[in-house]
Amino acid sequence: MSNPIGGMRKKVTDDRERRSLIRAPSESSINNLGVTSAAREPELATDQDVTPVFVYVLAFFSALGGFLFGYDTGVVSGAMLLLKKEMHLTALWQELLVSSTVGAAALSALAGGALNGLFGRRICILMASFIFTAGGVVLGAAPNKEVLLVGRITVGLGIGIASMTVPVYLAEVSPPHMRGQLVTIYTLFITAGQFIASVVDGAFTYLHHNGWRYMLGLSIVPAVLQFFGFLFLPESPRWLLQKGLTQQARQVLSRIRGGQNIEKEYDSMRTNIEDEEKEAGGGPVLWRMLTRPPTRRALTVGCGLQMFQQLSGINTVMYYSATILQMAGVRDDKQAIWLASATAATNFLFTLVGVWLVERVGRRKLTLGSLIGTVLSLTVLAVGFLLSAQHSPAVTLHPTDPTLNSTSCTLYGSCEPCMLDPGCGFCYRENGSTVYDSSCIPVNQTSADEAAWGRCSNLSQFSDGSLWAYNYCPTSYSWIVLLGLILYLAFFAPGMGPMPWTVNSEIYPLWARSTGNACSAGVNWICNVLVSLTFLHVAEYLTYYGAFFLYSGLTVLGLLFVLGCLPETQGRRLEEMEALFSGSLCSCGASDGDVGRVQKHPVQQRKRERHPLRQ
Ligand SMILES: O[C@H]1[C@H](O)[C@@H](O)[C@H](O)[C@@H](O)[C@H]1O
Repeated sequence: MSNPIGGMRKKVTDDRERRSLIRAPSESSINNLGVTSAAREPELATDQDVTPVFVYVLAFFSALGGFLFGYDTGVVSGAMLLLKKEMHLTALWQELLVSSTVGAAALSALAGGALNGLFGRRICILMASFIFTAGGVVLGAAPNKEVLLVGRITVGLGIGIASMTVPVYLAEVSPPHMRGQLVTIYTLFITAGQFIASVVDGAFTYLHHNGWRYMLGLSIVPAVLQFFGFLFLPESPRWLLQKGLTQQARQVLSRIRGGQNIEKEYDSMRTNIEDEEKEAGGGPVLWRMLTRPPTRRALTVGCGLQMFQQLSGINTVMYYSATILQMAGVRDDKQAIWLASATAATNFLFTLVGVWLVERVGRRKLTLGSLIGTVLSLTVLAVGFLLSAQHSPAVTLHPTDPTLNSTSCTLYGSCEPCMLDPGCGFCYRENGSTVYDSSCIPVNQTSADEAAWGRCSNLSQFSDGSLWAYNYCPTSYSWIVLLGLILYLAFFAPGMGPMPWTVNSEIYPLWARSTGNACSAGVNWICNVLVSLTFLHVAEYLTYYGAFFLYSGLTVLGLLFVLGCLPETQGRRLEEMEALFSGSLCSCGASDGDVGRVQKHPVQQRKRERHPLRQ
């Protein structure tokens, strides 16, 4: 019987045909050390455009780390709705339970660089899935809020390690012609995790008692699956080579390439690692990265991409989607939760578009296109909020507080400033699109679903037709906001969602790869905490439209950054990336697109020849 993996090869092409298409190296492929990429690698990746099924198995089990990342960050909003009632959580505790995970992820992502270097990618992924499992058990069984906090910090530690290790592992085991696609699948799994989390949230909100235990505890299933899967999966051959485990590296490479001839790829990796070791010098890796111009530039690009991903407000938009939908007229809480799953599904579906596009249009064009669309849709969102604010319904009733407490709520003349004050909400009645009998009332301290007193204070009294709006205002411009939300996801998800992870997994030389990814993932998580923690305060000072104009402005800066600094990495071998950063930082975008580039996958090449207009 032939090798079962090799026997399942999907695409086989003629070697000679491809070699004849390889270009001669030009000067721009000479890196700053005077070594040409092509000289290092006389043969381009010829055998690796055959994709053994084993690569997909590896991709699936690794990307489960992305699923857990998405699930654990996404599930908490629904769980919190139940938890705050059952455990009487104050606003501070709610904030702690949400942000502790992201904070812990930032720390463990930064520490993940050293762990990866010491123990390898496989052990780090096993470690992360073990931590996810332990965290899931603690969360599912937590008797009080303190234990919940321990569980949330634990899963955060798992998320951080997974978020920096999985893309690196995927990039290192992928054949070059589909590396972009496989690493982008990692982000697809993040968004799938967020989507499934929203569905689980929707399903268990009906279970008022202990529903949150299922929501938080269910993450154990994919975590255990990943743990057992990885017990049987191999270490990255590049890491093995770096550690001098040459025999093992050769065996693993041959296994993941489905038994094809790996000599050229193996030699190229080995020579490269030896060269790198000679060149890299001594001292801490981060210091070496910062003192060598090409790695310093790569690090700037990697961290910049991750920073601009978060500064474009993705997590605010996702988190805020339920409110946006409420503004758009969805009054029922349960319906809003289900519609929030539709938002998560949109994010997932458009990430799928990214997986499809990444090897067709390349990382640079995809990121640029995505940023342009993101800027425009953030502007649409901001304009929608601006029009809603300008036509905000007036406060017509001024009932006196029966408790005689003085509150700021009585000072507001319209809904807009009232809803921006976290202590107040808008109580009103409506006839078609006309709002009447409206007042600004303090919110109930234990539940933002009702007012502290008056006709909106008791859910059963809402039958008189009164409506309670907390955090939003009734408006007839909500359709613009809704349009902005959909456009935002459609543009962000294929490019700015996955590309920062994909590009970071490929731009660093091996000796700097784990540290580079640890730093950039850390930047992602730190910016994530900053943006989510500051959103409500920013909205209080700048109003909602101000906040979205701000995100739009920051995304314009991101666009300029990518335009000037992000080189195209599509089709290059990991070993060739350093040459892309040998020029000055802001000429990266203009670097020679094809030098040293692995020949396009012949199937794609043929398609292009048949449909030249699609290019
Ligand atoms: O790439 C991912 C993805 O776009 C997610 O939807 C988002 O929540 C994460 O913060 C981001 O890193």
